[in-house]
Amino acid sequence: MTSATIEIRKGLAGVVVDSTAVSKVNPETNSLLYRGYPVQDLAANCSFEQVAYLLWNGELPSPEELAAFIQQERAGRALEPVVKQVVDALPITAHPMDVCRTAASVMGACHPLAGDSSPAANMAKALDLFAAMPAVVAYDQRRRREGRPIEPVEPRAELGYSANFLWMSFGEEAAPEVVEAFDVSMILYAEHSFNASTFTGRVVTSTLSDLHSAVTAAIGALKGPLHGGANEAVMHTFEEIGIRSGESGGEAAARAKAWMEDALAHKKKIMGFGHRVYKNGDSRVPTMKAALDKMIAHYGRPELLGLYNGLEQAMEEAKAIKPNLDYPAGPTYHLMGFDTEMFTPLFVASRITGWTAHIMEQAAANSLIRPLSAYNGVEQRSL
Ligand SMILES: CC(=O)SCCNC(=O)CCNC(=O)[C@H](O)C(C)(C)COP(=O)(O)OP(=O)(O)OC[C@H]1O[C@@H](n2cnc3c(N)ncnc32)[C@H](O)[C@@H]1OP(=O)(O)O
Ligand SMILES: O=C([O-])CC(=O)C(=O)O
Repeated sequence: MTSATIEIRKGLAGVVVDSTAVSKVNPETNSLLYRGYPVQDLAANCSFEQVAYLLWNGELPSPEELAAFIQQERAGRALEPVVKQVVDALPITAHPMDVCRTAASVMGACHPLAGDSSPAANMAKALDLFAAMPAVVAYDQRRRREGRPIEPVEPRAELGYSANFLWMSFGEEAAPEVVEAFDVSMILYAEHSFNASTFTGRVVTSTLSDLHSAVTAAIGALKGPLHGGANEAVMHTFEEIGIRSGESGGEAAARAKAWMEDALAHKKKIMGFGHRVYKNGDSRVPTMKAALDKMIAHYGRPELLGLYNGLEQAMEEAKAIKPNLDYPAGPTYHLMGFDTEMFTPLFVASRITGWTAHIMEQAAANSLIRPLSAYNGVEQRSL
């Protein structure tokens, strides 16, 4: 094969690299299935704990299985002293995604099953990460707000995953509708086939490295604004346009439209819009937008809906590019009270489930991932 005949698919666009039974993304029907179940049905009828169990085990849990699973999750929620020590050593100028990445790495180094990559050990490690990451994210936000190491808010075993996450983040119990919207976001963020971070996790796993190394690498891949970092970037756009509490939706929409027209005229890429696979809209957006609408009503903030609609309409008119999941998720987390830079760590807490399901799938039917490249440097020459 000469270099002239090699077809290069930049960004692996359109390349099928392996099969997976974890989820199916179908851009033609605008649908997303987790283990065969439509994600919007799971969001309407299941808890995030049930969905995590489904992603790992292939089936929804029976009541007995769920009870045992919940017990394990609740037992692993506290911020481990060694993790707190390392987080406290990191400057608050470090991005919270760097904190998440470091925490995942520390949890791997200190895990009692470090060195054991058997299926049972991997399942235990996945559950431990899933249970423990909320405490890291919640604590990191609180220490940043205080500007110094503090005592974490202890988890509460009588609360479900999402209610407890919000409790540890804010030190007060969230309203049931807020818990519900947060749980929906966790379910929608959980899994999305061979996206960049999941693929990163699979590449690391393919070398027979360990689960925590794969998750640590996946967190690094998620951080970028072309991927998970977009939910944070969406909020920066809103902030740049200006959030004016009390402004009418119509006025906010007009300002947002003008901002978008100007940004597109300057050839800017607008985070929260577009998708590598979905070209006609992200399957998860209607469900997340419904959750955002509920939060806008709950907090009485119509100006945010105005900004949301104005940007979406202007993008549709100019380029017909649709929003992705990060677009409604960003303002939803803002309304709940999270600081903007914590949004992508929230994505991490959810996606740990999908990443580890893929890591276990890769490990069970492994082949080293090692593609080829076409050389385009200088031809061989003499010294
Ligand atoms: C949970 C998630 O990770 S979802 C994705 C989150 N990421 C973002 O929101 C970042 C913003 N979006 C983007 O950068 C892109 O849409 C991606 C990276 C997600 C997908 O991109 P690709 O499939 O590689 O498409 P690509 O970037 O080549 O875009 C195709 C065309 O649409 C334009 N386009 C795509 N997305 C956007 C956008 N958000 N703003 C402006 N223009 C855009 C590109 O400029 C390009 O135009 P051109 O053909 O005139 O050069
Ligand atoms: O699938 C992708 O490329 C990105 C995405 O939406 C996700 O990871 O949720």
